[in-house]
Amino acid sequence: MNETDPDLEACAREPIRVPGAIQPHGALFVLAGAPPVVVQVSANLADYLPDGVRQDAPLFGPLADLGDRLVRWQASGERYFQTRLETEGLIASAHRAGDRVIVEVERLGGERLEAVFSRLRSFTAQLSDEPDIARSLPAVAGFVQQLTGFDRVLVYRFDADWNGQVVAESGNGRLPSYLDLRFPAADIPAQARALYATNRLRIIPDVDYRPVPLVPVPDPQTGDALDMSQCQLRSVSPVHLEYMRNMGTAASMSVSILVDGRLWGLISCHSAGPHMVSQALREICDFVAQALAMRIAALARAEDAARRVMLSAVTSRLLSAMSSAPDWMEALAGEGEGLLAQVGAAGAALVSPERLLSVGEVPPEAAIRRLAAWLDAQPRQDLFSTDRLTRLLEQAPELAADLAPEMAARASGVLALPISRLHAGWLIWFRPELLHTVRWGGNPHEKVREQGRIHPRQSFSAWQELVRACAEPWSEAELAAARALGSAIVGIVLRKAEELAELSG
Ligand SMILES: CCC1=C(C)C2=CC3=N/C(=C\c4[nH]c(/C=C5\NC(=O)C(C)=C5CC)c(C)c4CCC(=O)O)C(CCC(=O)O)=C3CCN2C1=O
Repeated sequence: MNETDPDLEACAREPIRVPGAIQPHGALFVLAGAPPVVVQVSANLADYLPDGVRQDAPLFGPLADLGDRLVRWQASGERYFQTRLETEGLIASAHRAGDRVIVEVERLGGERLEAVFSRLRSFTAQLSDEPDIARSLPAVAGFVQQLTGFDRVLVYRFDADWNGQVVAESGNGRLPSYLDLRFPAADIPAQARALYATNRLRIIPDVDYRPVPLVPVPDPQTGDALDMSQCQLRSVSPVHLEYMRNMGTAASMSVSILVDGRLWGLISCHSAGPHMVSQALREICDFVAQALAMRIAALARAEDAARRVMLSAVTSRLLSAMSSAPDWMEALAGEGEGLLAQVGAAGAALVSPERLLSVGEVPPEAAIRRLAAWLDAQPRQDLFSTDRLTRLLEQAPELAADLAPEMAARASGVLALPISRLHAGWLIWFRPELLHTVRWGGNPHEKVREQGRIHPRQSFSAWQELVRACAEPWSEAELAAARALGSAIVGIVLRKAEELAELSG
């Protein structure tokens, strides 16, 4: 089941940003205009602020000071506002949503933050001393579990297709282990991922909560639904609440791990029973997630830079061999080891209408020629790559008949470059099939369809899948090295063609 499935597309259209309701572990009111007046409230507001808030009026009485501070904040241009309302025992947070200001209040937590901050300092020092991210992840899960008291804390990493894998875990045994299990992209649909890339922190203290409606809905001045994307109290999709029940989790908290602005993964926390974490501790978890994200980004950049340096040295050797040789194809093929090292391939083929030279592990010549002919027929591109032969065969069904059996073992990964602007010619690298078993959290292909809509699957027990016709993915550094070599080859081929033309006068 993939995200193009019509049922899942319907699910991905669920309007999670405008639920028109909140969770009851806080209250909310919406201000508009200048001076700001209250235009909407959550139906439970009086439980938190019995005085000082009235529809169509500025904040008054005990909240007049809050109103003044909000006006100053609005003029400051600062993105967020937060203050403690000691008398009421609340923490108030505000943010802008269009020309509205949304104010959310929650009860103050009782924790002593001084002790937490000293542990946080030690933890972030430990994080920056560890050069291997994979070894840091269990420590992150353990720190967050200790801090929040959830039964299980996972570090969940997305792959290129937005499937995810549990790469670290810390638990107290009340919930089953999910370590190493994978979950399909549909479990966190695209609109939710997009939201979590902007609103990093979400908590659901009790899966059986009764949504508290906003009053009135829609906005009485504009008739619009309130954009609750940045609300901490936003009521959650019923589909996801069903998912949580199926998973046996009564409370959850997710913190987005954003690496260079992209959703790398989540720190995902669960408890078997209802569980609340104060806003202050949630924000410390957010700080931990962003410290981890910065570490991941720094190490990834260092690794990428080192690989690019190594690969550019290989490229220089290949180009000097080509430039000085009368037959550049023979010269390149003669540098077999370097040619393969250029992108970390197991095999490579140089294909022109007249010749085919290969090094390493490559599919049969006939299959390579059919692949090259297919590439010739595609719109001109500087590079074609796939790490899944099945994806290639989806694009080239005409090849499927006789390519698949011969190709999978040696060419599940394909990286192809045109090597001349003058005539058909390709440099094609190949990677072998990585036959491996993947353990999913439940059958990802299972589709539960009732009352005309799709439901989350019931089981999350390990479900094994033998993955075929997949190769090691091509890294950005390898694709860049391939492009660098490709454009240099085109230049050398062109220059040699001009030299030949001059010689033949
Ligand atoms: C064990 C690894 C793991 C997974 C796979 C996971 C899933 C997960 N789904 C989340 C959110 C959603 N899923 C869905 C939808 C689906 N879930 C499904 O299983 C299916 C089939 C659908 C589409 C119908 C939706 C709409 C949402 C948005 C909820 C909201 O923020 O309002 C969310 C975010 C919920 C949150 O933090 O607010 C998660 C995080 C929890 N979680 C995990 O810990």
